[in-house]
Amino acid sequence: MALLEVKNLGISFGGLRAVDDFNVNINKGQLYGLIGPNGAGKTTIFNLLTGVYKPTDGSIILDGENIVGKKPAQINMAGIGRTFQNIRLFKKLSVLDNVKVGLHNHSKYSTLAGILRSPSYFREEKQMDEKAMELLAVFDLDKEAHFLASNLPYGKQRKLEIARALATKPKLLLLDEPAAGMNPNETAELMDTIKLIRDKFDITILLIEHDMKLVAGICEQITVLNFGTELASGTPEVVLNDPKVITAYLGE
Ligand SMILES: Nc1ncnc2c1ncn2[C@@H]1O[C@H](COP(=O)(O)OP(=O)(O)OP(=O)(O)O)[C@@H](O)[C@H]1O
Repeated sequence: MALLEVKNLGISFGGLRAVDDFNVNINKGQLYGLIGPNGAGKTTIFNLLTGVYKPTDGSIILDGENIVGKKPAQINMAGIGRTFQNIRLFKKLSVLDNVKVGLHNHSKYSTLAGILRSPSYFREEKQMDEKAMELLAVFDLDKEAHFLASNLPYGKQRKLEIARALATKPKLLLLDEPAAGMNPNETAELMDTIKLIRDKFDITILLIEHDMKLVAGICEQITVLNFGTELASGTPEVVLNDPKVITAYLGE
């Protein structure tokens, strides 16, 4: 069954049709890639899926629920987590606290319990510390838990952003150019991490990426976007060898 069903999605900015008649079905557990030249509309699709933009047309069904019109926080609660093209960590918070911000989305204690520092507050904070440390260990970041996020090297900041998104317990994780700015070793490590989290957390992943080695290496299905519309869809082997994709995107 499809976890995400997007039908006839479209958005216009003034006279610009940034996304037009976009359709995709992503099955539970799939690792799906969205690629295309600069300005093709990829990030706009992420912004539509996460409620940052409201579509002009179309529907977005997540696990049977239409999420069009919901606010970004409601969509996060419904099960979509994301990372950004440009890292957006809380740089003045510790590595641990960045993950705890994500966990707080599902915390149960009341504001009053927090103000009064009640036993339930301390109990849940302790559980959150433990959960955050477990998540950090998956990304090999547990030793840096008390560092300021801004003091981590670039590759680790990218991993921390993924850990924070995972802390919100998404069904669908959207990764916007996770390998941007990484060296080949960091990218290879990231590919293993992405596969690991899909399996370990039993989630579905949709990623935007320009690094074709990463896309071909880990995505099971891809859609190529060009000028806001779908150019091709299918397995990486088929799509990346499609002459119209090579002409439009790879320029070779
Ligand atoms: N808020 C906005 N207002 C006006 N135009 C926008 C807005 N957001 C995106 N666009 C335009 O929509 C088009 C698609 O942009 P988008 O950022 O989605 O492309 P992209 O495929 O993610 O590109 P890149 O690979 O460079 O990140 C571009 O022409 C962009 O200028």
